[in-house]
Amino acid sequence: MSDTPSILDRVAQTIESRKGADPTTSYVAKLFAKGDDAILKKIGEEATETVMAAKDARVSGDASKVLYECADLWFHSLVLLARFDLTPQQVLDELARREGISGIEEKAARKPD
Ligand SMILES: N=c1c2ncn([C@@H]3O[C@H](COP(=O)(O)OP(=O)(O)OP(=O)(O)O)[C@@H](O)[C@H]3O)c2ncn1[C@@H]1O[C@H](COP(=O)(O)O)[C@@H](O)[C@H]1O
Repeated sequence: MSDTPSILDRVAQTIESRKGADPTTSYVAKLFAKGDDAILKKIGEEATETVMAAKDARVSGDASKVLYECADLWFHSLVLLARFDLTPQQVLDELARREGISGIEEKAARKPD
């Protein structure tokens, strides 16, 4: 594994540094200052915008807006992770843990509630 921080790590570090920063000069500090509901609202908005971009791309054949909207969604997800003192590496570790486990098999092996 590389010792160079990935863009996810670097943005997460910047987000962390915005906790308690001046909301008039930092978008992330402004989101933190507004509170949890503002962060959750942005996640919902960006998820919806991603869905709409994908629907448009099916018609237009231009998927560039899907990229931009996914970047917005990932960025706001990083803000949410930071809110709970979680890191992108923890999400990557969870994906690594799941690697090779078929979703179909995993679901079938679940114990009934
Ligand atoms: N990656 C991003 C990033 N992506 C999107 N955004 C902002 O997210 C906001 C929401 O996007 P929208 O398109 O929904 O804009 P909007 O409809 O005007 O949204 P609202 O103002 O209503 O929330 C916009 O202000 C974008 O500029 C981001 N703001 C910051 N970052 C990263 O976070 C770092 C810290 O940012 P600051 O805290 O502002 O210094 C930056 O250096 C970047 O690395």
